[in-house]
Amino acid sequence: MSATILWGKTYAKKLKDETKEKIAEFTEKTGITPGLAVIIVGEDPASQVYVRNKHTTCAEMGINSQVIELVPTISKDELIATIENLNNDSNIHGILLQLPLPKALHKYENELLYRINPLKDVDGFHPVNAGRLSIGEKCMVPCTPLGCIKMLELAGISLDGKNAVIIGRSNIVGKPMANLLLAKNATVTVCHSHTRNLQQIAATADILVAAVGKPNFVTADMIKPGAVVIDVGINRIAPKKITGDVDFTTVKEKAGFITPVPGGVGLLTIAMLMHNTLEAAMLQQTQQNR
Ligand SMILES: Nc1nc2c(c(=O)[nH]1)N[C@@H](CN(C=O)c1ccc(C(=O)N[C@@H](CCC(=O)O)C(=O)O)cc1)CN2
Repeated sequence: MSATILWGKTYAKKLKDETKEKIAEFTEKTGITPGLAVIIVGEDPASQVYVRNKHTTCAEMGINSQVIELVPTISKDELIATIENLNNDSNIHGILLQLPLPKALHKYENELLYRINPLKDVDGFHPVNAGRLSIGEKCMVPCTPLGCIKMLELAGISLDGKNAVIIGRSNIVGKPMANLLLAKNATVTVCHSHTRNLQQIAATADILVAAVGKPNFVTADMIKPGAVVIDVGINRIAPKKITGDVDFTTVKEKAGFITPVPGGVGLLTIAMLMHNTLEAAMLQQTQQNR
């Protein structure tokens, strides 16, 4: 039997509706409108679309959004100054540096991300937030892995005691995903480019998360019958065509649940950014009143 497809649109709408209601309550109670600043450097066409979508979604949700477009030749120091200004701006509760950065700034990516005040780090990429996540403390959680967990929760898929295998160990998806699954009492294995017997390990997974960045990397022989397969891959195979890390056509015949690409967990990324922006505003408001 073919797997149940977990469509991102349904879950993203539910999560955005919930957050929108909470934002209205927060603004009504405090008089504060949450503010998000998104910095985009250069003209990567996909990033431009994502940033535009973030801006539009903010407007729909009752969040003030500021998009800061910078030329690809900007220096590291100018970029740091921009981040510091936003750190000091009390109307801005969330700051996001859109990735990828232009080639010349690649080597400064972490240094730049770590300049964002952890309280305003709506991406959850700052070491303070990554560290807090790893010890189970309240923190900003990276949007895509958070979206995966919320989707599983809403779909009624229990994680307690399940074998979860993550393929990919990035700081943005693989590692936070591992910590989130651990917090839900799953038994977690993280596979990467040096893993031996990856196919056999993947085939033990009740929950398989593919975040490897290679089109069709996960094939049907890696799937335990009935497994939940979450595809986090966004591989651009033509200017306007993306595909995931999972060979959807064959894997869906063996899995119990599967997320498509496009149309799967990617759609929850922006919904979770809205959620994190509200969380950041609430946190900063509480700290101010102390
Ligand atoms: N600072 C950050 N940079 C990037 C992040 C991030 O979380 N923080 N994630 C991605 C880009 N991204 C948001 O920024 C993002 C990716 C994908 C989607 C999405 O809606 N995907 C859809 C359709 C995608 C398409 O057709 O291109 C899907 O998967 O169905 C939203 C946001 C990298 N940079």
